[in-house]
Amino acid sequence: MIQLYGFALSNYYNKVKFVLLEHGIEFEEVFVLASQDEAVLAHSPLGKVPYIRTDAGDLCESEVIVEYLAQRHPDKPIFPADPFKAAKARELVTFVELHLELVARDLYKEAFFGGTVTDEVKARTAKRLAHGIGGFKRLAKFGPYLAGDEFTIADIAAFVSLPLVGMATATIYGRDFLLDAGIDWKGYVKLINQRPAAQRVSADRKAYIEASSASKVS
Ligand SMILES: N[C@@H](CCC(=O)N[C@@H](CS)C(=O)NCC(=O)O)C(=O)O
Repeated sequence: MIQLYGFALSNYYNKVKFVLLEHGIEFEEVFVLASQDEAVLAHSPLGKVPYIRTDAGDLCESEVIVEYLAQRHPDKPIFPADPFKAAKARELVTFVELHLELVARDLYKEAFFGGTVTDEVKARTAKRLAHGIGGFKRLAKFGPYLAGDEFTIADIAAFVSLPLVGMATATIYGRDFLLDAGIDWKGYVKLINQRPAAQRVSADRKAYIEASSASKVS
């Protein structure tokens, strides 16, 4: 059985977990934090999560893992059957992750973890995000799903990452760049959260946050 390594606060961990739950693929969760310890590096070369362990070996990078799952379970519609629709879904995943989330990630240290980010980084990130959001707006349909009327892997990627972009920009710049651009990510997340797999991911994330703040207090 696949073992999924990581922790419930990680958006990329939650993306893979959502896919596994959504498609009823059996898996076991193993708690591990991202780390430069040899014990983690032995399985995930950059020490990032998620990674999975399978009978055939280890695999990291969430999108690579999703592609592996899709090939290993051809009976599960992880990607649309139509090649063009599947490519459009992959295109949206790339936009969300590469042009939005990965850019906003430079803000997280200050936005979420009590650290500081230089004004230079903030200015550069604001520019790059404005560019990325402009492209994303031209591509995403929200009809009601990202790719149109069909729920796809792009929605799983967006569900776990758009809130981070919105919240990080709201905290750092005093305005939510997504909402300002007319992207109602809160309504969209509510829609996706109607799915049982999304509810489980959200509940586990919430429980993780509550447990971490309780352990800080005690
Ligand atoms: N491109 C990677 C990103 C994974 C990633 O950045 N994970 C974060 C947790 S959400 C992490 O492990 N951060 C620690 C680090 O970058 O060293 C993927 O899709 O899996």
